[in-house]
Amino acid sequence: MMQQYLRLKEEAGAHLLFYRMGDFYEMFYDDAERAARLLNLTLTKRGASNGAPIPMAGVPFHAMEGYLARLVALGESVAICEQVGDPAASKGPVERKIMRIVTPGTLTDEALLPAKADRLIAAAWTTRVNRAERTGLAWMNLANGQFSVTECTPEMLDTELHRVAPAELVCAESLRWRPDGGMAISAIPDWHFEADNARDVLQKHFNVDSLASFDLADLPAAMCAAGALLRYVGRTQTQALTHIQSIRVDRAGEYLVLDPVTRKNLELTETLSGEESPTLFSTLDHCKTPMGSRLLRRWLHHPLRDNAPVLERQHVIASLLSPASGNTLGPADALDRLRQALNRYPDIERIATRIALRSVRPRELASLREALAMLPEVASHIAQSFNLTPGLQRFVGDLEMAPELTSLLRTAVDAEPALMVRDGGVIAAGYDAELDELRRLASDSGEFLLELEARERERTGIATLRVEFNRVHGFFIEVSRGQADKVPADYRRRQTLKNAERYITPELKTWEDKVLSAKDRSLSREKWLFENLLDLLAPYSAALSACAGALAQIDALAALAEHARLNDWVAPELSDNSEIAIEAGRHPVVERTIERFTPNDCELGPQRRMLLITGPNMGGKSTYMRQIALIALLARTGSFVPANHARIGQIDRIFTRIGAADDLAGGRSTFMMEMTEAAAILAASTPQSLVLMDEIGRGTSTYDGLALAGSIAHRLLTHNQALTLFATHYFEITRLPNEQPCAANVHLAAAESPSGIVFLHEVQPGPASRSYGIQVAQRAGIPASVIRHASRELSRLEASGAPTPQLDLFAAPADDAESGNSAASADDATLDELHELKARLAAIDPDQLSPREALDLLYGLRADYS
Ligand SMILES: Nc1ncnc2c1ncn2[C@@H]1O[C@H](COP(=O)(O)OP(=O)(O)OP(=O)(O)O)[C@@H](O)[C@H]1O
Repeated sequence: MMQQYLRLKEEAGAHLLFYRMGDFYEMFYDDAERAARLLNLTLTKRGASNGAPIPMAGVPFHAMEGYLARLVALGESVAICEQVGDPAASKGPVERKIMRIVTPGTLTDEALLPAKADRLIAAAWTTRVNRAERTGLAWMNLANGQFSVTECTPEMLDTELHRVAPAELVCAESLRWRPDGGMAISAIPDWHFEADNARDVLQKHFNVDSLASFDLADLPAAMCAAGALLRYVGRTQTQALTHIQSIRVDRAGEYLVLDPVTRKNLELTETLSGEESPTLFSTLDHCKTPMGSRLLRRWLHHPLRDNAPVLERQHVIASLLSPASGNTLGPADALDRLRQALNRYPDIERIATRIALRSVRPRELASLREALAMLPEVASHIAQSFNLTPGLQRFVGDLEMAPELTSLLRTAVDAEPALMVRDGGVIAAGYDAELDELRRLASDSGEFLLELEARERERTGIATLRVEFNRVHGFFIEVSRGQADKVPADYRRRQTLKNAERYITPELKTWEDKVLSAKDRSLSREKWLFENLLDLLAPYSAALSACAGALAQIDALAALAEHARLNDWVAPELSDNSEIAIEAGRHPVVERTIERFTPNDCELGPQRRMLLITGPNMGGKSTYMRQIALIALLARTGSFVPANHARIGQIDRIFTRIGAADDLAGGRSTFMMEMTEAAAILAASTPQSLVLMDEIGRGTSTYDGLALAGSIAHRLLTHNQALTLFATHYFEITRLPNEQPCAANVHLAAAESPSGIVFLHEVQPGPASRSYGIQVAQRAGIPASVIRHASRELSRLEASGAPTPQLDLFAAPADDAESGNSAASADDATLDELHELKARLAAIDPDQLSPREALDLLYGLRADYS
């Protein structure tokens, strides 16, 4: 047996091997130790190898799903090996086979999949195309059959991976690079990615002689990644992946680019601290079906650049909010009725996939049947209650399913089928005459038994004789101990009890054989019929997916409509210019969490490209900046937005440099992180980008920070020309608009009252007059004595004019190399002097100086720099 195990383990490779032995899946050697550690199992021993006992750990077969879910959540992959031979007929160990491989990215079981999120698997491959490196990325959603590819530069791979967010990434063994962000990594041989092999796998799967129809001709790296991924996924499943019917190409420029930091900072689907709520998604997710929730999540991570598809969604929402004329229901009621109807739908998307993978459960088919029966009602409600925009019209079309499918499910599947096919009671009565007959034989024994009992009582003269059945001993005739001597010779003793004897007769035995074999035969007939039913359902798989897609879209759009209705959101205007104009905008998440949110305007465009935002801590600067980015993002996903009016132009990327967090694991300090992010923004932002810069430069000394912040702002304005929101505490930077009319100052207003500072959260023109740091500190509970001391110190500093360096930051060009202007300005000289002074101060060792030397040094410094 161990030999068989070792052979299968070799086949399973790095995956844990669940080796079926009777009612358990056992693991041995390192697998046992690893699983015992991860799952908290008892580690036992079995036999010995080379004199050492073999470690063993096991899980009961009926609890396997739970253990699998835990392992997969930990990023492990498991190969499941079943007994496929007949134990009675085999001489050596029963024949076993690896029946499926479960990896973090290839789950299709309902029990293992999160309801409201996708679990994707991706593969990446970098190759040289025309002397430039290109990275191909392919990804698959096995649970709904979507298979997509894209190509990008190697530097953009991280951003693309964060967009797709796979649970598992397949890459070549030779690759040393590993992505960050919790995905499991599976390494496969490099040759799987080679063009000829990859093409071969794809052509075989799609049954074509060339890939011409897939639009992959100019995406060689993506084609290699797609082929390798399909080969990998194919190996994990027992069934052919028939539901993967095409490849979708994501072209660069289709989506607004959000780099990983921005996705995180905007808290789209996860808060900065890693919680699921409150996020933009958790706020908007009023979806009634898991399909709708998953789609909404996808939309929020994929804002679109093209206006047309965005407007199509927006028009559906508008239509859902204003019912068609002649409709008797009010706006809220019509939408409410639609959402109530959606509430009753199961996860058709995943059921359709499991039909294709032949792993669908009987009860899922029953719920599909109920769902299909309700479709005409939903479709006619939509058609009658709302103006049919092109989008809605398409959805209604997709909801139309062939009536034969519903009637097939109605006639074939029992009204309340058993959980598993192996239990029987899944196929409806009347669907198959042979099954009906076998079932009748297996269960219809009542009459025969009564008749036999009467006959045997008469024959034996034992009035208390009874014919009965139990699961262990089958059929028997029971006679009390006292009457046992009266039984005829053809009675064979089956069991002796304390007060009774149980017998079987040749006639009863024949009957029993017939009944038991009818039971067996009816179960296997049912299994066969179920498989047959899956064949009959397979052709409907594509139509079911389309129907699920339409329901998901209706659900997601109805959720957005409901949110817009409840919170007074409006349809944004979409323009082709590079602009953002918001009237009375609000933060979509914060407005739900506080009682009175103060709305604010925002005007950015070619003539007003940068807002310098000042104001006290806690004044609302970060909230204001984020709300503008979120409104732009919502507008680009087709949603309504929290504002009185909004016009959002073309945006290619959103960049954020918000907050400071050490990347201790990555070995980067707060300041280093800050500068790395700023460098990326300076390198890649364009006049169509929206850039959020929150307090850049605060991670270092005042002078360094101020100088850097000023230069970065200048560069963004003059070189990148991005639409920028620049929050800062450096008042010197508010002088930038004097030099650059495309920049404007705004501030978050605050007022002082006898009881302390009052935050008005109102964005007003011009720079803030002061920072109120001490007042904020007081509100935060800093002891009164410290506050008094700080206030005295502040008055002294203000009186002496320090430490504000009176630098004219913006008279000098920020980057002379680019502009071709290399003349050093007076400010550069001042800055140089400061650096020199700093260096001289740093070189002094006061402990080594006599009082006289110290005094001389002080006079010298004053002479040099005053
Ligand atoms: N427009 C608004 N209306 C009402 N409350 C607001 C508004 N904007 C912000 N707030 C409240 O003020 C708090 C502080 O806001 P925010 O963090 O944006 O301030 P900040 O100026 O960025 O502060 P810091 O400079 O300390 O980071 C928020 O938690 C929010 O509750």
